Parts: sequence; C-alpha cells; structure tokens
Amino acid sequence: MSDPMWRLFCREHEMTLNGSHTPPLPIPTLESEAMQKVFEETNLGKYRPRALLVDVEPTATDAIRSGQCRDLFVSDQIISGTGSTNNTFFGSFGGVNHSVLEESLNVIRKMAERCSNLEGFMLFHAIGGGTGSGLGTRLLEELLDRFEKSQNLTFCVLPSPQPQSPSFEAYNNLLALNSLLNVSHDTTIYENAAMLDIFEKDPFFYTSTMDDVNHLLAQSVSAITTQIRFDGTLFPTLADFQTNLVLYPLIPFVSTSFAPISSIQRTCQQYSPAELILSLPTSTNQLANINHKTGKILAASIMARGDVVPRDIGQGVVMGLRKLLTFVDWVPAGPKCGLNYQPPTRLPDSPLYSGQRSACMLTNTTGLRPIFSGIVEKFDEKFGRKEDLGRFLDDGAEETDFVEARECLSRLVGDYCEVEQEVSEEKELQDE
Ligand SMILES: Nc1nc2c(ncn2[C@@H]2O[C@H](COP(=O)(O)OP(=O)(O)OP(=O)(O)O)[C@@H](O)[C@H]2O)c(=O)[nH]1
Repeated sequence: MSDPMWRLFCREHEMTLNGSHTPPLPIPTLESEAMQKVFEETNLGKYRPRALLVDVEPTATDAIRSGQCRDLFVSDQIISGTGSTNNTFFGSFGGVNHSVLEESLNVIRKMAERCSNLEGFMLFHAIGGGTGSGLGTRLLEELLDRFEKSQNLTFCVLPSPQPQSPSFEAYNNLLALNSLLNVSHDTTIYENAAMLDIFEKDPFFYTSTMDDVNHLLAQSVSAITTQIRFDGTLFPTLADFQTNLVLYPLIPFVSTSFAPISSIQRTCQQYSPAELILSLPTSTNQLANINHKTGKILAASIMARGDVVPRDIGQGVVMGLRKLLTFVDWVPAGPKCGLNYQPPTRLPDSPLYSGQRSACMLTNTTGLRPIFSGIVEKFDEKFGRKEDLGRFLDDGAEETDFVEARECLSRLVGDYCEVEQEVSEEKELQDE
C-alpha cells in the first residue's frame, strides 16, 4: 500500500524518488512548511518521508527495499521480522516478534524527537493479517501512552470476505476494530472488496488487482491529507478530523468516497465541481460498501481540490447533497466543505484518470453498521466452532479477550441501530 502512496506524495510535492526537490525549495513558505509535516529535510538538503514501514515478515518490506522507492527511505525506516508467525493479532508483537515492536517504537521516538511541533501519527494498515491488526493497533496504543497529547488518524483496510476466507481473519478483524474503538481518534474504513468491485464493474478498467486498489487508496489518502500537506483551511491539523467528524456518540469510524474514479482509457472529460461533489454519495464512488440511501449521517465533510473556487460549492450543491444523504437532525448545517487549489495528479502506472480537480467526502455514518455486524456474525460463526482458536491461544490470547471485543463491537452496532431508530421516529413524527 505504501509504495504508490509515497510515490504520489513525491510527485505532488515535486520531489524525485531519491528525495531531491525539483526545483529546490525556496525560502520557507507556508506550503513548504506544510509539506514538512510529512517529509523531513536531511543534512544533505534532501527530503525523506517521516514514515516507518513495518512487517513481521520480510516479503512486503523487501519489495520496498528493492522497488522504485528504494532510495527514498533509509534502512532504519524499514523494519521486518524474521517471519513465520501464526498470522494472529497477538503473535505479531509477542514472543519472537517482540523485538519488531521495540525497534519500531525506538525509531518512532527518534523521529518524533526531530519534530519541532509533533501533532501526532497516522497509521496505514490492513487488519486481516497479524501485523496490520495486532502490531498496528498495539503501536497506536503505545504511542498514545508515550505521547499523551498526540492525535492519531488511521486508515484501515478490511479484507474481502469470501466463504473460504481463513478463520484468523475474522478474529483479527474483530480484535483490531475493538482496539481502534479504544485508541483511535479517527479511522477511515476501506474495504478491499468494495474497491475491487469498482474496477471489476467498469469495463474501461482492464484489470481489477490489488495494485489497482492500492492506486485508488493512494489517491484517496492523498485527497484526505491534501489540507495537511498543502496548508489547507478545513483539516490543516490531525486534531481537526476528530473535532469535525467524531461528535456524538463517540464513534471514530468514518467512510470515504472519492470522485472521479474513472479509467484513463475512458475519456479526458472534465467533470464540473458540482458533478464531482454530487456523485460522491453514489455506490460506485464508495471505498467501503456503504449505502447512503439507508445510512444516517452523524457528520460529514467534503474536500475538493484543484480547479475549484468557493462559489462552485454554493448553497445549490450543498442542498443537492443534503437531498442525497440523510443527516440526523442534531447536525444543523450540511457537510463542511474545504478547498485546496493544489490539483490532483496521477502516477504513470496508475489505471486512474486524474483531471484538474477531484473531491472526496468523509462521513461518520450508520451506513457502516452492516460492515461491522457482518464482522461480528463471521466471528460468531468461527468462534462457535472454535475454528483456528488454538493458534491464538498459543500466541497468548485468552478466550475472554474475544468475548470482550465482541461485546464492544456489538455495542457499536447497537449504537448505530439506536441512531437509525431515533431518526425514523423523528421522521414519522414530522410526517404526521
Ligand atoms: N489493499 C491492500 N490490501 C492488502 C495488501 N496486502 C495485503 N492486503 C490485505 O491485508 C490482509 C492481510 O494481509 P497480510 O499481508 O497477511 O497482512 P499482515 O498484516 O502483514 O499480516 P501477517 O502476515 O499475518 O503478519 C489481507 O486481507 C489482504 O487482502 C495490499 O497491498 N493492498
């Protein structure tokens, strides 16, 4: 996931993949200062990502070490264990992999010490396997503990559930989401299945692979973090995500949609800002399987970038969007909108078209309920038969860990139901 994302960031910030800025950056500007939230300048006048790439086994990290980004990172920014875990939430930071956790925390501490004003941390992880679920959320917990005032923003990828999916995925998903409920300030949920579907259903995309998905993820993360990296107004700091999107009840999970998602084979058509924004609720623009026709929105924000001016997102567009979405009635105004003039860009190997503008929407919505209740159901099915439980117990889990995590996730599903019910009752009252 990180390879196309960092390559895209480099391109957007006019950097080569060895960290040189072309042309060299002028004296500090607001923009160059914003960029330095994610890139740090080295003594040699180059830039490198303020990032750590970590896995308990070396396949994915070796691909980065030998891939296009090999000169972007220095060796201590890429950590891998010696492999062979049980793929469990607990195994990825216990026993033989304890050193991966310790080493990661050590590198992060040193990076944090080089920051002049540390805001917080972003975590990018998929939670079907052991590393992304267990080590990812454990790192988040440790960081919150060590950097008390820090904010976090996480990007969490759920696997594509298949009838033959391994049981450990069902357990890892549940345990990781439970941890995120406790320690995350704002988590954007992605589903591999939903993103693969987008590529599969559009005949102009010739393939539907994990590489394609990773390009889409990179575009989405780029859109969400534009305001941070280019001195924006709506979400210039990590704390703004929680402030604007996680209101009441305190549920940190948000869904995201992105537009345009179009193949470079299709057309060079430019979509107007209104067209882009009004297409955000449609199913083909959702990066998780969200149904905005039934979901109730607790908070929403739109971020548009490129060739867009404030009057492009006038009352008409906001009203149009409000008709396509159902907000709970304690959200008085429509979605918040933020602009940034930095145009989107694309990588040469990306299948995605990128015009002069793009838009993304983040929603804290009960539309996520079916995803979470599906995860609880899948867990119940496997746990009821104690399928694969042994490998988790071997890695130090106790049955109560699962019971508690399940309880928390079911409570979350219950909270969503309650919100939906309240909105339906309000609507019935209004109709009478
Ligand atoms: N979007 C996306 N998902 C991925 C990618 N690689 C793996 N996944 C998903 O992430 C989940 C876990 O994959 P693993 O590679 O086993 O994850 P891990 O976190 O390294 O876990 P362990 O190998 O068990 O320690 C699976 O459901 C995959 O579908 C990727 O490059 N992109």
